[in-house]
Amino acid sequence: MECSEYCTPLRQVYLMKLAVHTAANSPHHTTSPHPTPVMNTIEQLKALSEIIQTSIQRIEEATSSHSLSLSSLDTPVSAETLEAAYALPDVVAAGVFITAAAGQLTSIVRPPAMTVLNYAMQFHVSTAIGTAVETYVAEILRDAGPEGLHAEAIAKYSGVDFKKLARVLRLLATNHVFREVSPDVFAQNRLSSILDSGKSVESMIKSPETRFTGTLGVTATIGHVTDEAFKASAYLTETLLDPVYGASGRPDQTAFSKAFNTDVDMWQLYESPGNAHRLVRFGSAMDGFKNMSPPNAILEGFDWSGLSEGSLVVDVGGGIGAHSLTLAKNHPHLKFIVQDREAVVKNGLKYWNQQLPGAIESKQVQLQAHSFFDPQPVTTAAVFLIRMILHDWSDDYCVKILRHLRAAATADTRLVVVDQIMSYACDEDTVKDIPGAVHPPPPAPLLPNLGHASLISYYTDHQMLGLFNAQERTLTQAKELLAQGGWKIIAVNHGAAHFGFSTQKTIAVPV
Ligand SMILES: C[S@@+](CC[C@H](N)C(=O)[O-])C[C@H]1O[C@@H](n2cnc3c(N)ncnc32)[C@H](O)[C@@H]1O
Repeated sequence: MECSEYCTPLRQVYLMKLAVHTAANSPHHTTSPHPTPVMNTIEQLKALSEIIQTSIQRIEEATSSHSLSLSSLDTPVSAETLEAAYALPDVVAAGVFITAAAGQLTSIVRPPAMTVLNYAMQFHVSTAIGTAVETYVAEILRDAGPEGLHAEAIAKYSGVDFKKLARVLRLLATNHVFREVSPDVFAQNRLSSILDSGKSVESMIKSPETRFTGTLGVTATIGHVTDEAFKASAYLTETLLDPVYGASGRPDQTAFSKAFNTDVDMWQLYESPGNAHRLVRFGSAMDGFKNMSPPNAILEGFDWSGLSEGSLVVDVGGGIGAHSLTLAKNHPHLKFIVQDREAVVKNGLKYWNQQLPGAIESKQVQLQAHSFFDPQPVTTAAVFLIRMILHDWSDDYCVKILRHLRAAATADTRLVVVDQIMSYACDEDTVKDIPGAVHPPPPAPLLPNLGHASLISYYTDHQMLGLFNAQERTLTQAKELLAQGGWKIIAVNHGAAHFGFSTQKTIAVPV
């Protein structure tokens, strides 16, 4: 096994022990970096603490070599500043290891009942964040400065009982979201400031249906997650136990169906009376998912500049076209068709006119109402881009989508799938024959999937289960699925270490 940058003395001892253990105990045992019995618990604690220390050192070196410093947890950040120090690749990579190691340390030292109960009660934090967004707390505190405001003043706009709101905010402050400056007085901090949509409270109250329009979409994402997804999740256990719904892959037999007492899927519900705000919010939420990922992630992992002048990229189920927008701005030699449901396309038109005026008139970009369950009308695509689409559907539906694209593909068409590639929480034999598929294991004793640092992927997987009977897939699952749809994976790009969503790309060719 190779000694990486994390090959500290402790790790060298660990590797030696591992080699002895491996040779002595099992002829079938591979040189897995994660045979937990090798380290005793104190050794594990020391190894985890050493990972943290080494990572902090890496952060210190990276920030000082760029003459940057990390903003304090107590200080609100403006989303525009993007916190340059935190975006340095070394700082991100070290932060991922620290998050994974800290989570694992906690799981070792805290009594099991307390850890499990803490996990079981985490839904209260979801509710509290949703409540803070719905009561405009971050916007109200924007101008209050470090002294903050009393809960009574914060509650004035929403009319919520201020003593109750103070308890909601205290739970958040205990999770480092907001700061309780003095009893019942709260101020913005680094985490809470991302809940500030940038709009005035008055404008949001006056025009609730456009409250997310023109924002970074972070609060829209939180709104979607703490409304549709959270309510669906509350019904997941009984849905899994239901003999019909539990065995179903249909999008209209889900935990969401039970939670919303509906027999249509989420997309159709969005278009039904009383749900216009959810439809608009979802469009902004997709923008939010993008803005919470590494900037311009869509540009990496595929040679967009290698496509010839005028090549056509079809963004299938592209929503309002948030990712095509990034591509169009950076690769003006390309043309785009963004396809989605009719109601979404209408919202997309406003978005493009605002974000890249002239793109629609010049026909660099077309928005097209099209269901991906119907035959694909565009037969000249250089690229079919499907981002966060397959994860919304169970296998049979995905195969239909993929076959329609395959039927419309030329021999040179590339399929670019952008979805999370799920890892098991144990070692796995990855799909080694695909270029880019294998990534180096993290330092022991971290979980192979980086545990707490990767939780958002597993939350998203559960979200897909609850909302659609769908899933995030491992590379093996994606390979089999694409093969059924008439596509062969030729490359995988995991992207740089990150905390965000869906920067992994799978490139496929028609077979
Ligand atoms: C998770 S979003 C992804 C949007 C976009 N690709 C992105 O990454 O931001 C899924 C999209 O699929 C669209 N969609 C759902 N059913 C569809 C259908 N039958 N045909 C086309 N688009 C559909 C939704 O409206 C939504 O915009």
